[in-house]
Amino acid sequence: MSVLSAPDLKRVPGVLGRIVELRAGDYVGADPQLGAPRPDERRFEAALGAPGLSLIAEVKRASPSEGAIAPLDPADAARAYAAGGAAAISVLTEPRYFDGNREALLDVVATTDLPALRKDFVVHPAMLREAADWGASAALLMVSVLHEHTGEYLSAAHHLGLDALVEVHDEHELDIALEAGARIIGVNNRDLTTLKIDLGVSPRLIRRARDAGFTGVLVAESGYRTPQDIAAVRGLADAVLVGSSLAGSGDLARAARDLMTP
Ligand SMILES: O=C(O)c1ccccc1NCC(=O)[C@H](O)[C@H](O)COP(=O)(O)O
Repeated sequence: MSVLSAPDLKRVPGVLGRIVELRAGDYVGADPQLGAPRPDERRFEAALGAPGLSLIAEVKRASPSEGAIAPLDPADAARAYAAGGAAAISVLTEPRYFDGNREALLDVVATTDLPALRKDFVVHPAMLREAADWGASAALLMVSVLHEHTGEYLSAAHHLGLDALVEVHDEHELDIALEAGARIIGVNNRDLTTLKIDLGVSPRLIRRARDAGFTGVLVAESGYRTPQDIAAVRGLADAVLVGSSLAGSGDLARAARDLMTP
């Protein structure tokens, strides 16, 4: 594959803009080569495509919205989430705002057979190569960060054998994800420039994606705290991605089970 273009991070406003500028600084001078193609396992996609509503449970120790959430041990958290019925584990690897790191992902991959998502702010191809090297099954690609380069980064993820969760928050971003050929689209209820949550965003954009003929996997993300919240996307989404309410619960297995019980 040819070397990927750098996204224009000056276009990213607010909290998210600050996060991605710092993340880009971490990868200045990193090797942009992807290397040889790797086998396409599609484990993350398959796990979310199971009948019913699947849970992607997130190892999230801190966030800009909440500050410190809980000093989770990633391996213990992954075991608990698996016991609680999660179909996949999301692992934050961003260090400054989310208290994440490479070791968290490595520990989760070593502990459970569930497919792991590297949840980070991908701004450089080396971050995708790392995700594959560290054993992730999938990586997050944010349309609000990559804009018209989303398709290139999606091809790069697939080249590395990774599934990609292509994340959107509004109609324009959804159109870019669809045009890019995303197989898995995540709709984030959280506006990452203001951090405000609106649980109406996922149902609205999921319906729009289906109306546009999208037949892939749709994930509702952020802000889910109760079974009643989850009810709003049952029968619409294929999966929900939940972090803070599970991570801060004190009993991750039970919280995961209770949240997903209708
Ligand atoms: O969670 C944040 O405060 C946040 C701020 C800025 C950029 C990204 C952020 N979160 C990433 C996520 O998308 C969530 O971790 C994920 O969807 C889970 O959300 P939640 O269940 O509300 O913790």
